[in-house]
Amino acid sequence: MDGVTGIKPRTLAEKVWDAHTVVPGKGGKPDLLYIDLHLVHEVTSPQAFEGLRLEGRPLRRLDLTIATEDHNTPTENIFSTIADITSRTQIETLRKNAEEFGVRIHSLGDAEQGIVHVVGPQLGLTMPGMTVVCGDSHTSTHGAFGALAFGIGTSEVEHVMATQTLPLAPFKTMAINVEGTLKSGVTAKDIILAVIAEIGTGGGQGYVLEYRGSAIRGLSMEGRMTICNMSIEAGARAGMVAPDETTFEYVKGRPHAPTGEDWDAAVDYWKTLPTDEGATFDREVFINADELEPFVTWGTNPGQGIPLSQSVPFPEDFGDENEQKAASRALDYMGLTAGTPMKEIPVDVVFLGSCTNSRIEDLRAAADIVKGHKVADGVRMMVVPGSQKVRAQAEKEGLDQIFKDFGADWRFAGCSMCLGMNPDQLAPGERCASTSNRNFEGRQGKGGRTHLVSPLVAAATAIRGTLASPADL
Ligand SMILES: CC(C)[C@H](C(=O)O)[C@@H](O)C(=O)O
Ligand code: SF4
Repeated sequence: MDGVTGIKPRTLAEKVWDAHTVVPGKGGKPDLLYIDLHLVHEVTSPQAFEGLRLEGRPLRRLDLTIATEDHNTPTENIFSTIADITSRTQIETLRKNAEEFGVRIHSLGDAEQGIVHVVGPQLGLTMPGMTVVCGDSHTSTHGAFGALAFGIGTSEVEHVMATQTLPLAPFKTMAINVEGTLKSGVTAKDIILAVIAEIGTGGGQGYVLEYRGSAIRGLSMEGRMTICNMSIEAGARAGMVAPDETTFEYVKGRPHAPTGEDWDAAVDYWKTLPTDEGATFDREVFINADELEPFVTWGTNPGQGIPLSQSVPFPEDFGDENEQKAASRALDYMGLTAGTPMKEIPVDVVFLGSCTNSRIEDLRAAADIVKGHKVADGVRMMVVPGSQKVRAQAEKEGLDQIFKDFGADWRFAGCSMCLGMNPDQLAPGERCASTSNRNFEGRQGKGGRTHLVSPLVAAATAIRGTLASPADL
């Protein structure tokens, strides 16, 4: 308790949680939380709509629900019939459901279509202090605004559609303090890969992470979204950054942002959200930003990452027997020999895209590196904007031409090669430097091998043909 006010200091996550508790859970039961924004896509919504239909229930808050097509969409020839039957059915089903229930939808070809986690913030639908859910694990992205944003399962999607609430079990809090200044060429992606390498893919289990410290404050909203996006790869329930002037600046003037007096009132409220002095976290982690280097994964989970300047690790370097086994399995799948310098690994494909790194800032950063160069012989590069809005903006700035002159493929918006649910896939054995968030076996296509990297490393790698950072050019 604070001796003066008598109010217990709270963290950002606790404040947002408390402000949304409709019915507190008694005796360890979950609290019932109000949900401010429900994002919907084609993969996890069909059974939820079907459930409503069977019970004859309407969707309760159409004004807080928005759908977009992203996972199963092709990124070229977008006006042709989708060849794959499963993908086509998913898209058609979402369209039919949206029409029947009256849900706002941004379909392929629409100026606002794109990856669900790019579209929400872009429209100003994602705002500080909100609760945001979607049947998608990377909903954590929206935490960058100081929102409490969770991925949910299909039965929970139905619950939110029917009631606009969700029962949620209590969480623990973890502060990830990143202090210092990033060196040139080191980005938000490198911070989060370093964090996951440090705490492990299960390290965040049961926690809501709050990213704090001078290095986080110094990031743009795009960078903060990249970091929060991958909270789930550390096993966390959500990741958040406290709202500040950078946040307000980003939200201001967007289609759904409040205006006039409402804006002033909103900002006044948002300013009360940052974690109180004296509030305690269940766990604290400290990362020195001054020492960070470009990071890259060598294995088959996002925690198997190292600085790009290092070599492929030896399984026996790991203390724990399970980790040793996991490392040798990963090396086997990845077709890598321990001791090989990471920078000597040649790639077949470079993928610049996904909800982790497909916003305008990512495209600008990569274009700046590849400008005036040619893609390395034998390397295929795909540039996939996160939304049609990002694509249009990039075209306005001439970035598309830079990528095309470089020899890259310039595509329409969607999840694309982030996961093998659409035509953009790796062939078996192909190796890819990818700006996405998951390097699981087969994630980008059966037998495909993924190295997670930042947009800067992706661009430099496309020029050199081997994993590289801009400093290596
Ligand atoms: C398809 C969807 C449910 C899935 C997720 O939840 O994250 C996808 O977006 C992913 O990135 O693997
Ligand atoms: S871009 Fe990748 S991580 Fe993001 S929602 Fe799509 S499939 Fe999931």
